[in-house]
Amino acid sequence: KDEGDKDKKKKRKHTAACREILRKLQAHEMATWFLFPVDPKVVPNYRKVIKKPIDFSTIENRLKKGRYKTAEGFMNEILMVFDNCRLFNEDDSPIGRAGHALRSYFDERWAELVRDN
Ligand SMILES: Cn1cc(C(=O)NCCN2CCCC2)ccc1=O
Repeated sequence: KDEGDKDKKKKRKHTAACREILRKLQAHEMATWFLFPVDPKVVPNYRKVIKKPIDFSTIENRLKKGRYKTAEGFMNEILMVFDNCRLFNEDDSPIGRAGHALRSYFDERWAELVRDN
C-alpha cells in the first residue's frame, strides 16, 4: 500500500461523497434552472454578465472524469453556481429565490459530509 494507492483511495472516497451530494442537489425541486448550461439563445446577455458559467451537469461530468483533486475543488464549483445566480438574478425573483434555497440545502449536506469524514 504505497502513498499513491492511499491517495487514490482517499480521492475515490471523497468523489463518492461528492457524487452523493450532487445527486441530492439535482433531485431538489428548486434545481430546475441549475441542471444544465444556461442557453444563450434563451438568455441573451447571460454570457456577457457571467464570466464562469457552470451547472450541475458540467460538474457531474468533471466528477465522473476524476477532475477534482479534493472535495474543496468540487465545493468551489458548486458555490460558483450559486454566486452566478446571485449576480444575475434579483434576490426577490423565482430563480434568485431558488438559488438561495438550494444554497442553504447544499450548506447542510456539506456540513454533514465534513462531520462524517
Ligand atoms: C441559472 N439561470 C438560469 C436561467 C434560465 O434557465 N432561464 C431560462 C428559463 N427561464 C426561467 C424562468 C423563465 C424562463 C436564467 C438565469 C439563471 O441564472
